Amino acid sequence: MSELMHNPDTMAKAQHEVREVLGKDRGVINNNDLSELHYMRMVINEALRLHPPGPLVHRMARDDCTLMGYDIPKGTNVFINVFEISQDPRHWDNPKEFRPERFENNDVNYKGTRFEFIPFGTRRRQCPGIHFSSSVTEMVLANFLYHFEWMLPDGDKLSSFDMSEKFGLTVA
Ligand code: HEM
Repeated sequence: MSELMHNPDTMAKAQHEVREVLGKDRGVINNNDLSELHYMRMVINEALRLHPPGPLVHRMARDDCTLMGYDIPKGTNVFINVFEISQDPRHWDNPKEFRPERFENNDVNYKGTRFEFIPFGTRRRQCPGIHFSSSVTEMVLANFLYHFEWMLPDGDKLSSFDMSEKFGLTVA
């Protein structure tokens, strides 16, 4: 929602899609209503790319190995920096920009096979909550966009909107 407030065109496009696809006078939007909300899904992807809630994925080296010239002994704890990878200019154009359209017409997704985008991790220790949380996020965002107009409280300016992040086990 914070990124949508900062990007009114994106907000308008996502809201238009939700309202157009779901039609008039709907009550609570549920899981069965979500399949055609393609742009909204791109918005969620882009939010997870720029603000992965779990910024570090943890592994342990099972064998001695050499990676990019570094010797990594068996048993070493390795932290994979999801946050940096998803903003790496080698993989993303203008990585700091919130631009959901970058997910249009390609197969980049968070299922764990595209290592440039792994907000839920990958392979055997991938987040088991992936389907639950995608489904809840989509439902909540669809209801927010369908039913409400979003604006800052009187007098507040977008420039004073604090987007700083607090790093930890999860990012607030
Ligand atoms: C947007 C929401 C969520 C994000 C971005 C997220 C992200 C992650 C990430 C990055 C990992 C590490 C994966 C890896 O090591 O490859 C993880 C692990 C895990 N997540 Fe989530 N998660 C989310 C929601 C949930 C929910 C809703 C649940 C439970 C209902 C959950 C349960 C777990 C558990 C149990 C693990 C540890 C899996 C293991 O080590 O085998 N997560 N999550």
